[in-house]
Amino acid sequence: MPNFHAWLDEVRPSPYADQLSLGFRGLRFARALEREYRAHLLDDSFELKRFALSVAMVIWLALAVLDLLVVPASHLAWVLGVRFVVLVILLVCAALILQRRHTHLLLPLSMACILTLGVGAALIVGIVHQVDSGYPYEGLLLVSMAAYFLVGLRLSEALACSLVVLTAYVVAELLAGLPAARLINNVLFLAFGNLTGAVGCYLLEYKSREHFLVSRLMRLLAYHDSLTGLHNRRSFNRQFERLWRQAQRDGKPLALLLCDIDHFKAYNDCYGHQAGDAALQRVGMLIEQAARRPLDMGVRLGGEEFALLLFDIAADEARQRAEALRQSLEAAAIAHRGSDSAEVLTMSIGVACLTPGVQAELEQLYEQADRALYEAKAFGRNQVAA
Ligand SMILES: Nc1nc2c(ncn2[C@@H]2O[C@H](COP(=O)(O)OP(=O)(O)OP(=O)(O)O)[C@@H](O)[C@H]2O)c(=O)[nH]1
Repeated sequence: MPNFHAWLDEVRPSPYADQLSLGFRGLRFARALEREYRAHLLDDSFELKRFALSVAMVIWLALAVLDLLVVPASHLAWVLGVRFVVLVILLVCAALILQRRHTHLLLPLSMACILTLGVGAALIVGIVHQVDSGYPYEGLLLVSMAAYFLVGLRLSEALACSLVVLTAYVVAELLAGLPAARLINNVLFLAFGNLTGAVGCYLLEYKSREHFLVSRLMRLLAYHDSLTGLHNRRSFNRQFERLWRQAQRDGKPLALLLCDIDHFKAYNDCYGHQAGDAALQRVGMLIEQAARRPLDMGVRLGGEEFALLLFDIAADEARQRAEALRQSLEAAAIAHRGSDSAEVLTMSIGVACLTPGVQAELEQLYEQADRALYEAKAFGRNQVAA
């Protein structure tokens, strides 16, 4: 993956970038990321599972019709009996999978389908080979290919299923008394087929993991500010509306703190743009620390403008949080000789708090906070207005 290394160094550290740098030749991520990937895979492969189930049932029924033509009458009832039992198990699994209610069962159910088909097919081959060794056994490879490519299994899971199917086949042939030379020939054919499938599955899973990491990283980059790591305006707009709807549903208030660094142009002029960037990063950290509850959101709206969105908070407490934030920047004591409101870097904060309802619109919250910020600036900066 050398093409990624060129730009990974330029993005902020994130678990996705870290994993891309580390590599994953063993098809395994760090623990938390692995959990996230597996959940994503289950979700992503749902349509594939649906398609695979339909195809499997059609093929299974078509083969049952063929059996009527090629299986000797003495063994037909057994063969059709196995086909029927497998079909019933498939139908039960399909019903549970398609309900999509029991997410934690999706993987075991998919593996159960593969194993049922594989062991059932092995059993049928063993039964017919007792009287006719020419009955095709190659269909077992179709089951393995489905495990590798059609049900969204990871390589280790597909390999485990295919090994069980191969073992079931060997046992069935031994019971049927297939000559050793034929058995070795057949097992080698199935093993090489499996090897081909496993290599393809490895490459596909590798690409799927790479795509997962890159797309998550892209999403992260698209919604975060590269200098401070805070959410950016795009992310804010999305979350603002989402939280507003949730607040509306729950009847909870939402508070918006609009923060603007005072005399930042003068700071840049006095200390240079790089020092300005470092100061913005410091402010970003303070905002991040202030957004401490899960639904809180720290944002860099652009330039030296930041926002803090707080869910389910009373107006008084929102004002206190704003005051604490203002004080935290003052306490950071970043010298600012170009400011005429303090000797250190400071910020002004406008606070608005609203419970969504018929009378209250989302734009109102932003407008109120913006008006309050304007007042904080007009009344001398380095203060909170509500
Ligand atoms: N270093 C640095 N400066 C930035 C960045 N983005 C915007 N700025 C600067 O921030 C300054 C904002 O200046 P103004 O909008 O005039 O605001 P101000 O000087 O803080 O004045 P008041 O807000 O009225 O106190 C401009 O000089 C921008 O160049 C950035 O990413 N890095």
